[in-house]
This record gives sequence, structure tokens and C-alpha cells, in this order.
Amino acid sequence: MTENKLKIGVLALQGAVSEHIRSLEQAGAESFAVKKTEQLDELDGLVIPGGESTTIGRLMRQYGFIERIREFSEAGRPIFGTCAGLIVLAKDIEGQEEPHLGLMDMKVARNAFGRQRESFETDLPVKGIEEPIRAVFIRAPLIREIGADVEVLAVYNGEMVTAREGHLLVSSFHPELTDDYRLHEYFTHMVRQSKTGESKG
Ligand SMILES: NC(=O)CC[C@H](N)C(=O)O
Repeated sequence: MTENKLKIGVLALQGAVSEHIRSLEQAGAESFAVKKTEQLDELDGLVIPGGESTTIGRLMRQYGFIERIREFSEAGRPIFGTCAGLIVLAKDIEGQEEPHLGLMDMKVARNAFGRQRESFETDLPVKGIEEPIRAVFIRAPLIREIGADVEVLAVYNGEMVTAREGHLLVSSFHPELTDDYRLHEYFTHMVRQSKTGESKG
């Protein structure tokens, strides 16, 4: 049984790590914190958590994660970026010259909800998930523009907050801060499909 479990790591340089591990385990995967680049070799999928994108980006550079995660992605292995993780994956960050990983074809804006709506919760309908999911937004970014291969999975107040481009999944909110683990389950399915070589779905 256990040897069949998918291994999904959570990048543990900074941010909300243990909550993601718990949600991934609830979704049926084996999950652990990733602190060294060598650990990427054993993974079927990777989560980049929320936190502070500039800090996560700086530590990724410092510990050699940028190149290694790009290789991980090139090999078609799925990555799920939440909040700061979404910013770190984007090809283009508003007001910033350089991206971090620059993997996903989208332009994002940091702290896009302004001061009044620093943090809030809502029930959000997500394409591919039957009932709305509970979404916690904390100084959340927004997706401003997307490339042709990016599919929008959720919109809040007319703004794009969840999207997918092939094996890359992003949400501008924190799906790991509630007991609702259905977005982690969605990601786990993506990882299962990439592992078994079925690319559809
Ligand atoms: N909750 C979060 O991950 C916030 C992201 C943070 N505002 C940033 O720009 O990195």
C-alpha cells in the first residue's frame, strides 16, 4: 500500500509548511518538508507555500533551488504554488525586473487587495471541484494576465485567483489553512496522472 503513495514535498525555506503537509496527507499522499535540493530527486510533486515571496526567492537562490526546480519542472513533474508560491512561479511580477523561477506564463501583482482587504475568507467555486472551497486570502496576489496555455480555474470579484498551465497549478489564497483539502486532492490527481504518464485531464 504505502509504496504506492505519491511523494509530494513542501519547499521549507520559509512560510506555511506543516499545514500543507497535513493537507497533502489528508489527500492521500506521503508528504515531508524539503530543505535540500537533493530531496527533489525523490519527489513526484512539489508544493511552494505562502509566506514572503522575496524571502523565499532569496533563499531559493542562496541554496541552489532555482536551477533544480526548473529541471524538476522541465521533467514534467507537477508544482503547486500558493500565494507567495504563485508569485515565485510567475514569469512576470508587476513592478519587478526579474522573476524568481519564471516558469508559469502569467503576470502577477503582489498584495493586490490593498490594506482594507489584507485578509479574508470566502467560499470559492473552482473549476473541476464540485462544491465551492473555503479560501483564505492573506495579503494575496492576483493574476493580471495569462498566456494562451493557462487555464483559469477560479475567479473572485472578476479577478483570476486560481490557474493551471499543464503540470503547474497556482492559487492566490491559502488552501492549507482550513480543513478543506480538495485543492490538494486536485493537485494529487495531477501528480498521479503525470506519474502514470496520462497527460489528459
Ligand atoms: N500570504 C502570502 O503568501 C502573502 C504573499 C506576500 N504578500 C508576498 O508578496 O510574497
